[in-house]
Amino acid sequence: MAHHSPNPAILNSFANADEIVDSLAFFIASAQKEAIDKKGRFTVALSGGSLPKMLRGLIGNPSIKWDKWQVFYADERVVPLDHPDSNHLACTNLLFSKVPIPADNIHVLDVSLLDDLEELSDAYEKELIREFAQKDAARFPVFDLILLGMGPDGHTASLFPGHELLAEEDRWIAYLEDSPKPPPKRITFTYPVINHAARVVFVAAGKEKVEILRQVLDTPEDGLPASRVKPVFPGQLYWFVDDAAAAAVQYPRSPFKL
Ligand SMILES: O=C1O[C@H](COP(=O)(O)O)[C@@H](O)[C@H](O)[C@H]1O
Repeated sequence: MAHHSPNPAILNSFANADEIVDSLAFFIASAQKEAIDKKGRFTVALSGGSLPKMLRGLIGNPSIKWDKWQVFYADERVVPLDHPDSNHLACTNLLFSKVPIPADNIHVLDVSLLDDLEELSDAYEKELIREFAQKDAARFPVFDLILLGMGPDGHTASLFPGHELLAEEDRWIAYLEDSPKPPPKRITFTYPVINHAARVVFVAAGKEKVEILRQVLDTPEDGLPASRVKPVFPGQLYWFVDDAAAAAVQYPRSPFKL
């Protein structure tokens, strides 16, 4: 069988966050259309941190078919769903409470298992297996879209620099109790899941991301967690950033305006 290298990442840089918001909404709507036309559903994973507010271009957008979305979290903090640290709470406050998505289409932590991380992460993995395994019969789930952020230390989802979970090759969902960024207990997609997606999008804005974005894009050999996101062919990686974050990056910008 022919071996394909990963497609090179596509870097889109915009003047400001509002431009990212508009282009991202357009991008998500077209990924959604392609997925629904092909399979009747759209599987998407969201992150917390600064990502949820960048999804505001989806609110009131008539091309979004909310009843066809199946939403998972690329990582989640092990806290109740109404806790201020919950990624689900952030996505609910900034997006889901403002759009007609059926609650059953949002896959959240089983909060009865918050005291047992092994059981909790297994249960979330089973939730993915229910969505993907019988339908696509693949070794790893193939999300239509995974939306990620990148912390100022280069972490993404809850995959942190130097952490043993960077080497996880089998599990779909892993847990950690020693996150260097609070809260310490989290569950996270592993690289095999992230890197089997059809599309992975990083969103990063602001001058506080300038140095880490330069390092992640220009010296990927440093092996920071965000640099290890390399979707397997034909998957595609996109960066949606603002000019402030991209100010020091040498990596070529996409010549195409989205
Ligand atoms: O802790 C987390 O951090 C990352 C990055 O957050 P950001 O605020 O720098 O965008 C986020 O993507 C992840 O979901 C979250 O749990």
